[in-house]
Amino acid sequence: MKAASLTSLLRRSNAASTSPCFLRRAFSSEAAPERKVAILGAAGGIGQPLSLLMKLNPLVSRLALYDIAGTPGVAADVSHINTRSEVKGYAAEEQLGEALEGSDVVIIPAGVPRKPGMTRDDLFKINAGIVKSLCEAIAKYCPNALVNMISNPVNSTVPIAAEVFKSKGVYDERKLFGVTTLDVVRAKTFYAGKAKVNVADVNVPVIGGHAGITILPLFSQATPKANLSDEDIKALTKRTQDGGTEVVEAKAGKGSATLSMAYAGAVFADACLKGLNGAPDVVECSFVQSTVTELPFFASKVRLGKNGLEEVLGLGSLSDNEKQGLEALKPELKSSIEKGVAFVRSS
Ligand SMILES: NC(=O)C1=CN([C@@H]2O[C@H](COP(=O)(O)OP(=O)(O)OC[C@H]3O[C@@H](n4cnc5c(N)ncnc54)[C@H](O)[C@@H]3O)[C@@H](O)[C@H]2O)C=CC1
Ligand SMILES: O=C([O-])CC(=O)C(=O)O
Repeated sequence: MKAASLTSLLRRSNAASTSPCFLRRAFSSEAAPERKVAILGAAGGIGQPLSLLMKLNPLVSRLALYDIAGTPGVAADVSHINTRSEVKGYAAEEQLGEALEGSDVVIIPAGVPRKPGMTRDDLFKINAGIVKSLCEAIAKYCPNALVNMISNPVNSTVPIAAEVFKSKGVYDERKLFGVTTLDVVRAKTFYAGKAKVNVADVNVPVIGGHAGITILPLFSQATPKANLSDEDIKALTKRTQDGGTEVVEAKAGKGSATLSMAYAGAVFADACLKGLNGAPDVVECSFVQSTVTELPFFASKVRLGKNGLEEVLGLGSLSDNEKQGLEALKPELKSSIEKGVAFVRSS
């Protein structure tokens, strides 16, 4: 596939929230401002295809690829692609500061993935420490960057990042995002298949968090409308909640979703860049600091703008099953958030 057709694919994925007139301007590299994006964990299963997709994004002018292993090869490879951004690889911890300095957006897919039989929470032991040390570096070298947290368990790693930034006096809730876009990508795909509608036209908000039942797709708000039975909606909900596990089991010990996650991460980072550049009506779902429920962090639709998070949008009206799902997810989400907070406060 030619680079041009992949970038047009990224373009189309966001077309719902942007006017065609804006798109013509935003995707002309001459008009786009300088933007640096850093990827931490760039040589991993997600990191590599995500690096490729961000290299294809004309809104990026500098791309910093950081990993503790394997970065030189990935950076050399990606750097040969004839698109706008200048690519640099950073391989050792002492180079992390340079990788981060001047970044507008930092994407974090660093950490271990699941194997069959594990929950996302089982990754906490290893990934909490990785995320904490990376966020300490972000606080030091690019405290104003938008942070896109991919590393699991997202329900805990986002609170970890918030606590680290608070402890360093640089926390700004408008700059921290848990990436839940893959849940939306899955909900759209599964809904389009069942409703037999064009997937490019589909919108489905997904709220809550990013693990099991904390993932709550709102199919009652899905568009275009379709006359699906309660049984169909239940099955779609379960498949969306178990989407990660479906991939983990299919990969049979060789990791979790990487390609679809790279796509989802690229879509969300692109939305962040569009918002920073002043595009109107950039709306995505994300796990952010929130007051839409009693929980301090929650995923819902958010509006992105020049300062990052401009507005956390409400949940809209929920079906009875969705209302039950919302109440059911709260205890697990609450304890995952508290676990992340406690990890930083006790260390
Ligand atoms: N938010 C979401 O929807 C999703 C999140 N994930 C999560 O993303 C994470 C990464 O998954 P994969 O890429 O498949 O794993 P992977 O093991 O293939 O890659 C992880 C990369 O992180 C690097 N790394 C480890 N410690 C690091 C550090 N301190 N600094 C920089 N890099 C470091 C490793 O060297 C490796 O290259 C996992 O925690 C996984 O659960 C995966 C899919 C979806
Ligand atoms: O399931 C996993 O471990 C990876 C993940 O978060 C996803 O694919 O949604």
